[in-house]
Amino acid sequence: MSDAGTNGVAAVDDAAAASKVDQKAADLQRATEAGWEKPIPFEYDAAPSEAGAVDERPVKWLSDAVVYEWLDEYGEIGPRDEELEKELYEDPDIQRRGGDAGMAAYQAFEVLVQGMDKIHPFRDFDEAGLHPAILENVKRCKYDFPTPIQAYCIPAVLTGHDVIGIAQTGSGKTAAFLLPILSKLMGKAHMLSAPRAVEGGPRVRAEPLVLIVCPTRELACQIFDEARRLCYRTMLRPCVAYGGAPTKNQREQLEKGCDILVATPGRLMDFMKNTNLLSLARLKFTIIDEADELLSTGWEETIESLFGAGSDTNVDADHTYLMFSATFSKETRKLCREYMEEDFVRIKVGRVGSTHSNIKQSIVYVEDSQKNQALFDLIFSEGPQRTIIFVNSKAKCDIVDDFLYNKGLPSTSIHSNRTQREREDALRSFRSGKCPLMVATGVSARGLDVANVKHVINYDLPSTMHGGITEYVHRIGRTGRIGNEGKATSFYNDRNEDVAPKLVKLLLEAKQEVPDFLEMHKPEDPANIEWNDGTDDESEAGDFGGSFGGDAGADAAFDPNSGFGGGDAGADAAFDPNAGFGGDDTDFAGADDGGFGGGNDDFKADGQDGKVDAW
Ligand SMILES: Nc1ncnc2c1ncn2[C@@H]1O[C@H](COP(=O)(O)OP(=O)(O)OP(=O)(O)O)[C@@H](O)[C@H]1O
Repeated sequence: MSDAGTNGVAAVDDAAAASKVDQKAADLQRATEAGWEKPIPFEYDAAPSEAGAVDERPVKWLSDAVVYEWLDEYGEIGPRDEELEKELYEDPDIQRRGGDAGMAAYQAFEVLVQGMDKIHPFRDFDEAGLHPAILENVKRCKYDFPTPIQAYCIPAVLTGHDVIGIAQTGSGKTAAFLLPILSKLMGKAHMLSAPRAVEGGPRVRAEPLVLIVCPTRELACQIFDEARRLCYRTMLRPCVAYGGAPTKNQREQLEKGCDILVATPGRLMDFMKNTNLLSLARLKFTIIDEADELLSTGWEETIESLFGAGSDTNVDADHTYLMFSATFSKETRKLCREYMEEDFVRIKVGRVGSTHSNIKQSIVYVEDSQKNQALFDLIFSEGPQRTIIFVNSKAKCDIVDDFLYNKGLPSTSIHSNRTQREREDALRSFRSGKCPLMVATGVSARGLDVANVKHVINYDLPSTMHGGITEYVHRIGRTGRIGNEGKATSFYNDRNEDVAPKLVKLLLEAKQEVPDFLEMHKPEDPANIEWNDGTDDESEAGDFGGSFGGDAGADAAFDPNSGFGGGDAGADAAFDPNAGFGGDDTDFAGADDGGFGGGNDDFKADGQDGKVDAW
């Protein structure tokens, strides 16, 4: 090429670069005028660039968060620590419940309680029979009244039952299991509590009484935070163990003593190998949060090695197992049963996998090639607000984050290829509002509890391969939590047809608008939606729900006017020891399969179903 030619190309390049800079400045100005904070560049230079290199920058890992330091001379309740109180209960970024109207949305759901013993729900935390120290902490958290899952789960655990708890996203499942456990332990704290290291003394082996296992690191830290709040001024000491962060810090915390251990499976298994560091021989409670994820394919082996032969886990009858999730597949329920005592209680708020009306769901038709523009327009039409944008791949996560950043928007992103430090940094900036836009893969779909998330955008709808409708429920559940209102917008195109029928049913069930382009997926009788997806169908042999006789019988016995626990009279009447619980013979199966048997004389007909009728 001649010089003239080369110069010509260079001139075009310069012009293109200049126009890009102009465009960027214009975008930034537009975003600033719309009220968005300036984007914060990620400090790539400060982070080590080589794989495996140690990041020397000072960092406060979430596992290092301060817990109440107990001294032996305290009686049953330690003195106040005002500094810690501020951190635990007054942080402006703590999630607060929505108004009474928002909270009432959960009330629209029937609560189905199945089990041999009757559970008496409570209406007011003052009547829940909680230990005074724990009740004080409930008040400090500003939990004015229980959510339905709490109203039933707390008494079930206090009366010594194993529990499977299924309730909508953001309905307070964490406190539903922590509160009764901590309360029970408080009565015996002095007798039971784990060995504790004294200042300057030798380190101890962690021998927790409570183990909470959950699938993601961020969720583990969040549960740890809730435990820090609820254990305040007590001798119960929570710790957290999760992958990605240095083991040293977490080990040091465990060596100070640990009563409540929150952990992700991988790091837990690593620590369990070091028997001088951790023993599960004294465990009294095991909780599997997001149980359907943890008990699903891919995790069974890990869970098996935690509780099966080879581990030192206490498997005596005094060990209580609790499993929680917002969604539960039939296969998962079968696995759950392996760990549960026969008199376990199953508490189900609404249909398994249902969503509540506090989340306004919309589906918009957008071709893949138009998604960036559609996202940009949507974000601008809404104005500045905390928003999570879900995509289906890590690469897409980076691309969409870059796109928003280059458009002058304060975005961050999180996915599993990021270092743990980057993940914690991203979440911190999102929580604090520095970066109110967060692009995420499914890694953040479950459990994440960030205050004021007003909008969830499914840039990609989760295809069946990416968890399908179950993942959709968890994703949109990042907004509209604990009685707050939120919006969920999903980009849909023909590639998403695999999830369309269930998506439409979900929209109809939650009384949301079904767009024209999804009309053809409407069920024949929209007023009577049949799910047939294994999440709620209790009728098959071998499934413990089936052994109870199925929802049909139990729901039929439910009397919405009888209030708390109402309907058990009906349930009792419907019970036939030879036919199973609930009175629907055709639904009953399992007398001979080792489940709760209809023909089993030991099976007491004292199950119940009821409804929380007031907040
Ligand atoms: N009774 C209550 N009143 C007010 N706020 C509450 C109450 N119980 C729990 N919360 C708060 O509600 C938020 C959601 O609770 P949590 O994370 O336990 O929900 P979840 O049901 O586990 O949701 P997910 O299924 O998405 O994991 C938390 O910030 C928690 O502190």
